[in-house]
Amino acid sequence: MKQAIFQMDIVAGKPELNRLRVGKWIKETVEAEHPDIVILPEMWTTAYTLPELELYADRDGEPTTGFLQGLAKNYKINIIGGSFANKKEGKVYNSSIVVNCNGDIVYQYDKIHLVPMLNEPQYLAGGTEKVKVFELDGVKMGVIICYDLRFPELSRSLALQGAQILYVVAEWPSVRLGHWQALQIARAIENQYYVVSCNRVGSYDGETFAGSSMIINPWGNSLRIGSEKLEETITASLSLNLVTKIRKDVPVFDSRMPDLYE
Ligand SMILES: O=C(O)CCC(=O)C(=O)O
Repeated sequence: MKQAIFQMDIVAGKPELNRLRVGKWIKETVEAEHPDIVILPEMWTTAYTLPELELYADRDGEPTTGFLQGLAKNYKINIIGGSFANKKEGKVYNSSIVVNCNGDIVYQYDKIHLVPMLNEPQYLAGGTEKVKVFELDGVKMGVIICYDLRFPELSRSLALQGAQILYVVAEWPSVRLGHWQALQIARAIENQYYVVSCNRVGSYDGETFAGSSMIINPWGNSLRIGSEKLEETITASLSLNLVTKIRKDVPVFDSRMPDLYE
């Protein structure tokens, strides 16, 4: 299952321009790399323009949802659509969407954990629905958004639902780069699945973002780490048999004692 990550530098407050760039990248990447799945970062339509987000946000998922569905259908590609600002019933959410290669929406998720360090709770509403796995090409997987990575319960819930891949879409800042890398490796080791992340590069409003998008195998080895600064495409093929093998070799899921700590 070949992955292609768009470690993107987002143009703040310019959703049309960012959509244009994503459309061009998907076309070029599908033609050059023939991936099965492409992955976009967090808030890739607007960046973290929080005070103006209401102006730039999609309305009930549009136009970004239709745009990604069109690309998926046109290029026959599965899309982990990062996330985007999305106004629904008067509130703005940080919403993720997953579209399969027929253009069908297979999952929608509103970021649950809002970031106090960024004043997110002042501008955004948190998701209220339980996380679920979804399937692409017969493989179960899950997606979380940036700060969600700090909550191991969320990633574990997806593993217990059968996820073999965890996607992390992010705008993680450089000042906490060490946490970004260590937490992803920990999630991969403890849940014995692949972790595939897409973080932005560049800076906005005094914050520099860490890039360093990762592809980590279920043993915790980093197969790819993106540059800290450059916009780039990161690819790797995943061998899902490894998930089964490692879960057999080190059977932590059989050893769990949930009655004693849940
Ligand atoms: O948890 C962190 O250090 C970064 C979180 C973040 O930037 C985000 O969720 O957008």
